[in-house]
Amino acid sequence: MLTLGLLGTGRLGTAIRALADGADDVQVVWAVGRGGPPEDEQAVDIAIDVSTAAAVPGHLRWARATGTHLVIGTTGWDPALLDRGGPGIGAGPGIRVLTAPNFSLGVALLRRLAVALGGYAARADVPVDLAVTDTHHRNKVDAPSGTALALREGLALGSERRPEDVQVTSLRLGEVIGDHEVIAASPLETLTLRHTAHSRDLFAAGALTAARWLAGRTEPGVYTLDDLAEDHLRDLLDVSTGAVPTNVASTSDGDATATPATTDIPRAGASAGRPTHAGAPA
Ligand SMILES: NC(=O)C1=CN([C@@H]2O[C@H](COP(=O)(O)OP(=O)(O)OC[C@H]3O[C@@H](n4cnc5c(N)ncnc54)[C@H](O)[C@@H]3O)[C@@H](O)[C@H]2O)C=CC1
Ligand SMILES: O=C(O)C1=N[C@H](C(=O)O)C[C@H](O)C1
Repeated sequence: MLTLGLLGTGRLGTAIRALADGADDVQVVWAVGRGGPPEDEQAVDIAIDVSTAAAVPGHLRWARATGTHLVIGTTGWDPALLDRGGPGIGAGPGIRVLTAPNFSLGVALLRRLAVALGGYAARADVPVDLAVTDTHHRNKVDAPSGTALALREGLALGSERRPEDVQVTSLRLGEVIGDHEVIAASPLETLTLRHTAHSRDLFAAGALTAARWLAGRTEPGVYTLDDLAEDHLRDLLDVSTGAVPTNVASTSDGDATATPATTDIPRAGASAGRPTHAGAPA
């Protein structure tokens, strides 16, 4: 049984607790809100921080002092906190920290697609504008969202531009759970990639996956959800187009002979055709 402590009992903390209560391999031993990290609570295998940016430095100090491994889903805090020797607190000694501005594997895939889209923009012979949009509920305190910042980094990485050269807009509307777009627009075409979260259970399930994954590591240090996602997503962008080379046809005895090329015909499920390397994940 994996024992968990929850730092944060708001919207996401409540969703994580509900999901954990229904799982038979994890147990939430304690959950704390504004009161801060527990002083005399029972030790847990992993603490999950889903609180507020201002609380993260204290939670990191507490994790270090108590030797508790930490999953941080909270957004809006300064990642320099994790720099060893900097103004920060570092991960160690001996603890593992996983940071994830978004616990959805779909968003991890979207970030990789953002890198590819940035690469596509870099190769264009027309000017391409790059942008990210984030739309969330009216009570979200940070803007842009942590996810939007990560997607901006992805576009910047792929296009070899500075993050500041990628536009970001944030809307805070009603009860929207989380919506992100990654956009590349030229005078000739616009590509829009979009992720929409339909339920906070998406993030809650991802938080538990992250906790299980971090519990399975042995090396102290800082991990991100991209490390976890690597196993799931590694080969996804290394895909066959399914296009049949149309200048090659089989003769009745099985030999391939050249025929005049016309157009490539997409063949669903076919493994023929050269793999397309659409972009390398960071
Ligand atoms: N990584 C992910 O997939 C997701 C991350 N988030 C992030 O998680 C965080 C929490 O989001 P929500 O639950 O929607 O917020 P919320 O406002 O509903 O809950 C925040 C919680 O933090 C606690 N808190 C406030 N000040 C504190 C302090 N000084 N010390 C300790 N705890 C304190 C509050 O008591 C409350 O329990 C935000 O940063 C949000 O951006 C939200 C959804 C998904
Ligand atoms: O505060 C939220 O709600 C969310 N925050 C995360 C972020 O800032 O990226 C992730 C998700 O979109 C929901």
